[in-house]
Amino acid sequence: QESPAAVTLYAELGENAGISQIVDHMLALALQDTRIKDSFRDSNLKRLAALIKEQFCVLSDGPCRYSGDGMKETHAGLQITSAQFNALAEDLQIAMEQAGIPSRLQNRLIARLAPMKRDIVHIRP
Ligand code: HEM
Repeated sequence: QESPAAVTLYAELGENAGISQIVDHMLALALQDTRIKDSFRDSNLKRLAALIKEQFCVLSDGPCRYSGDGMKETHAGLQITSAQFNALAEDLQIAMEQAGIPSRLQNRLIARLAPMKRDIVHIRP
């Protein structure tokens, strides 16, 4: 029996508590990750964590509203490379793995983030 519409990715990730744990762990890994940690030097980490949680909730069809700024404007001055984008995705995957999220679900969240790459990665002029 299948009911694909019944269960949201949000529910499968463990709702707010699950997403909150994953995002906190992802950011903790990012802040230790020599490939990307310098990018967060001047960031308000509490605000960043709260906004990424909102965004992951929306992306996974949860009952939330994203209240932050757009991805293009936010990341415009940060000169983020494709390799750095992939590094954060890798940290997210590790966080989900350690939270016991099955790879099928990990891939579903990553797939929903992938289209944002074009707004986040800095294209050299
Ligand atoms: C799919 C990948 C990503 C998502 C979903 C994402 C999401 C977000 C969100 C929601 C914000 C807050 C926006 C606001 O302040 O209103 C933000 C800010 C920020 N992001 Fe990303 N981001 C991604 C990739 C990256 C990468 C790869 C880096 C650096 C390596 C990065 C560095 C930052 C920094 C430094 C800020 C904070 C700016 C500040 O507080 O001044 N992000 N991001």
